[in-house]
Amino acid sequence: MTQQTRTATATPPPTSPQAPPPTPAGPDEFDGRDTDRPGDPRAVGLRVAGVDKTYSTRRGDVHALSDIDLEVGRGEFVSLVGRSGCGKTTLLRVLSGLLAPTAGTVEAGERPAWVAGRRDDAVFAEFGLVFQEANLFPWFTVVDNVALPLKLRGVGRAERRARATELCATVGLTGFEDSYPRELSGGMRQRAAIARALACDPSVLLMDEPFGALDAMTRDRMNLELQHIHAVSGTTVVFVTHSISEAVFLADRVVLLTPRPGRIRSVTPIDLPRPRSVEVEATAEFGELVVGLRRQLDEED
Ligand SMILES: Nc1ncnc2c1ncn2[C@@H]1O[C@H](COP(=O)(O)OP(=O)(O)OP(=O)(O)O)[C@@H](O)[C@H]1O
Repeated sequence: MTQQTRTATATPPPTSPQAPPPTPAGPDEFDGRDTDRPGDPRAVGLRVAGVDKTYSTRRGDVHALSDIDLEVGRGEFVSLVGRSGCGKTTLLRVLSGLLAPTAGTVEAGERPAWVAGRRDDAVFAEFGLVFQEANLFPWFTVVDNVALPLKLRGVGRAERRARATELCATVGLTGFEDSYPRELSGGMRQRAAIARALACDPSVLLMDEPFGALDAMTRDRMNLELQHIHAVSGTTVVFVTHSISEAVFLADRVVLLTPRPGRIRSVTPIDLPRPRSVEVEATAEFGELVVGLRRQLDEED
């Protein structure tokens, strides 16, 4: 397959690989298709327009992001890659409502999230966040950690426990609901963090290097599981990673940022069929995509 890249403005493709018709599938017969995803693959999950970010520091201004335009389709999985310091985390923090952009707008669906430096808390409340550290409360059990966002929304105990138990099953933590975070492996803690982020059915899931601290084998497994979770939840995902192959494996499109200031250099559609197994990484198509993106990164040196 020839790698196609587009530059700058990134609009979801008119036909998404994420939009096949619903097909029932249990966890063991997962076929990678979406069961709940809204019908129109062109519907916008997240729209970023003209986003600029300058940090003011004692040593002067740091221009971290410049003129970022990006549309992420509803239910689409977009990976963000780029060299260290190119602004990936800054962009994710703007998208998650944690950091005000210096200029530009962010919309979720058609609802403004950041406009003129003001945030709409109600919009950001619908987003799920997962970071490199799981940040679970050590004194809560897994199920109570997962249920916490529901508790904060006033959902009753029985209902939130039922939902959290269901989510534990989705992320493969059945049997560990009553364990404490210290009793889990790093990968299991991250799965609990993902389950917690999914608790309120987020419209958008924002993930910043969620598997960065895991060993290679666990990371591979987590990628397969995240693919499954994404397919069954239908959530729009923006995923930051340093790993080009992880980005390609998971994404519908890979957005590559260049540094000083961070700009979108290219957007690469990943048309590999789903569901993707680890064997896909041995295919020529996968290799071409990874090499193409690496080359773009090398050209910056
Ligand atoms: N709080 C801050 N104050 C000042 N400058 C910052 C701040 N956070 C980030 N920066 C600067 O903004 C630029 C982008 O940083 P950012 O952390 O977003 O990059 P990144 O691509 O996520 O890096 P990495 O891959 O190493 O995590 C860098 O030059 C960084 O020094």
